[in-house]
Amino acid sequence: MMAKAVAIGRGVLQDTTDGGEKMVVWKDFVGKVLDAAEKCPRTAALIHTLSTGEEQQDDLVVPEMALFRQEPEDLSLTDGTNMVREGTQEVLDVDRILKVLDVNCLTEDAPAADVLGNNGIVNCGVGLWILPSFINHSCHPNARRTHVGDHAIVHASRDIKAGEEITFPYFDVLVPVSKRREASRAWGFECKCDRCRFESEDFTLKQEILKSENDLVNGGDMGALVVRLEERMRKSMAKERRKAFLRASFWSAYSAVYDSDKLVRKWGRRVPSEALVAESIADAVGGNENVLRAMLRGSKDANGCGNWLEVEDKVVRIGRATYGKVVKRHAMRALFRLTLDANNNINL
Ligand SMILES: C[S@@+](CC[C@H](N)C(=O)[O-])C[C@H]1O[C@@H](n2cnc3c(N)ncnc32)[C@H](O)[C@@H]1O
Repeated sequence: MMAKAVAIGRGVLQDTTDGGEKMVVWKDFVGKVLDAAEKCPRTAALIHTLSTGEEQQDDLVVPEMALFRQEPEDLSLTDGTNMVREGTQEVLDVDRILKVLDVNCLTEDAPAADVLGNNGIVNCGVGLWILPSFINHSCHPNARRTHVGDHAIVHASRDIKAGEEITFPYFDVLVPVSKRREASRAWGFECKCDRCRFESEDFTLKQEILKSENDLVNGGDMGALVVRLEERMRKSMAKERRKAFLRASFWSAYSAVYDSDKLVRKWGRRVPSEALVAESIADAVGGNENVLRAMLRGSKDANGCGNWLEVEDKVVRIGRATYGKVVKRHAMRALFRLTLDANNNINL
């Protein structure tokens, strides 16, 4: 189920600055969902399986998997089994549906929508996809989604071990632990992923993180912050994954250094290269546009030296982790171009 806000040229909706566009789309979308739930008991029952965000996770019942199968014989489930009848009665509670939508709706991400949408038309869709709605958050996520038309394609954003839970980042995870904690509280839960645990369990590391977070807020020389973190990791012989977690948390400090020729010159090799940090973060928290941009920028020098082929594999690997393997090479190139801002354009 999906609704689109379509902006063509100067737009069809009068004013986007006051959130008017969003409200119109949302109202239209909610109407569609309620209508679909009323007309189809199966849809109603499916919506009923979703969380309202108010339950304790342990109290949520595991839904009947037959409900998710598409085979025609399963459609008989909509004709009078207790499960569906019970479900139907409850989900037609509009208040409940509104809460479910609040917690489970997804919006298309802009770069993918730009490339994969229709020529020149900017699609900004909001939709409810039942199975992806079961995917929990982690600050060490392993999946992302790409939207193609009305389909939400969930794909791996890094290597996933057998038996590992599939997780999305619900919010920006390239920020320190305190900011992530705020964001997960706004969602109504406390994130206890392995990255959050690592960053809050060890006393001395916690102190170091606190100090670095203060430095980040107060500004100053971000090179000094990065060098201190790298030194600490070197001294404690931190494993690659843990290094990547910290680099991801202080990503804004690293990128402030890479953005400044002066800081790069000042701190030289004491700051690891942008491409190396991007690769390390992507292995741990998955590909995303920020990491991809860093990888592309970090590879710029190599490109100048004619070594582009050597780094292309890495760039494509992170590109696939960001946009999914289903994205064809030419679309990937277009996405790369969009990912880079005009000043950093390289010859792709
Ligand atoms: C889109 S739903 C995800 C599926 C949900 N866990 C379920 O069983 O239906 C979002 C809700 O799941 C819960 N949730 C998601 N990630 C979580 C996490 N890392 N820790 C605890 N609760 C989480 C929160 O209640 C959140 O509002």
